Amino acid sequence: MIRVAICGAAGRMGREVTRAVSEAEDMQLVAAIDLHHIEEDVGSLAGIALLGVKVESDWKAAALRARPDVMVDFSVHTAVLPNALIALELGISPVIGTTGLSEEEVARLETTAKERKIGAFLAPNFAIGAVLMMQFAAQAARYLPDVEIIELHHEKKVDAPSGTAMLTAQRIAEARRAAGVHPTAAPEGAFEKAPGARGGVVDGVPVHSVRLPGFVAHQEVILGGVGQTLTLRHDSTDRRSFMPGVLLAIRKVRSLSGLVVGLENLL
Ligand SMILES: NC(=O)C1=CN([C@@H]2O[C@H](COP(=O)(O)OP(=O)(O)OC[C@H]3O[C@@H](n4cnc5c(N)ncnc54)[C@H](O)[C@@H]3O)[C@@H](O)[C@H]2O)C=CC1
Ligand SMILES: O=C(O)C1=N[C@H](C(=O)O)C[C@H](O)C1
Repeated sequence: MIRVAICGAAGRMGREVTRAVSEAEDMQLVAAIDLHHIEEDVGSLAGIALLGVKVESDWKAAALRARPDVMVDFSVHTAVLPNALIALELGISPVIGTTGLSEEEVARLETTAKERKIGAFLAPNFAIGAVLMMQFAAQAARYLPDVEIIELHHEKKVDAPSGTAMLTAQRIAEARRAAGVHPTAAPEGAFEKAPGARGGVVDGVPVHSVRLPGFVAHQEVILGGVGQTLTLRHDSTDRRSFMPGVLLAIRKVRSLSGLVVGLENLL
């Protein structure tokens, strides 16, 4: 049995992960951490039969008591580094889905996991369709280097651009560099009458973030060429789309050497 703790257990993703872990035959939920709903039972939050696991607010105290093998984090960008450092300090492998980390924070995780010789895993998107979309986008950008990304999420999402859009842009930029191709330069005199109208630029790729009720998690990558466009689109219409990837990461993280980023590396 893999002993699992969940940070952010009362959130939208945390409740879904609670359900998935509790239904997995090879996993046991041993701790649920969140700053909210601390009086409630995590089973009732996730809408499943009571698990007898109370939601706690102190991750380190919970970890020392429950001794999990793996800590899954779907909290907020400000909490994830401290949470993961506590995990690594105690020999617990972190599986991180939280987005919005800075490059410096990811580098700190990488160094600490390597120093402590503990497997750690981070993925901005655990849905297989999104992983394939990123790979197809990178493949296509070798031949169609003019690319823009539109990501659309629910109105409660705090970070923009999404972690998925950030990684997609990085993969596109790497593919362009490897192929020695460049996007078309903006025409002379181009200007933004409304600042931000052309999106935020990530590694040379314009990214447009839409936040509206009604969306869950969606992304379009549009590539343009002379007389043609190619549109790649992925839609997560239900947070269950992320669960097979999260369970796979929980099963594999302890066998990794240091920090691994991206679900494609576990498939
Ligand atoms: N990698 C992936 O496939 C996916 C990643 N995400 C990311 O997961 C994160 C969470 O998303 P949602 O569940 O929608 O957010 P949410 O706001 O519904 O849940 C976050 C939870 O974390 C809790 N929290 C805040 N600080 C905490 C701390 N220090 N320790 C423990 N818990 C703490 C909050 O009280 C809240 O209940 C976001 O960064 C989002 O971008 C979301 C969906 C898929
Ligand atoms: O906040 C979300 O909901 C999601 N966040 C991740 C991201 O930032 O890419 C993954 C998915 O898009 C859902």
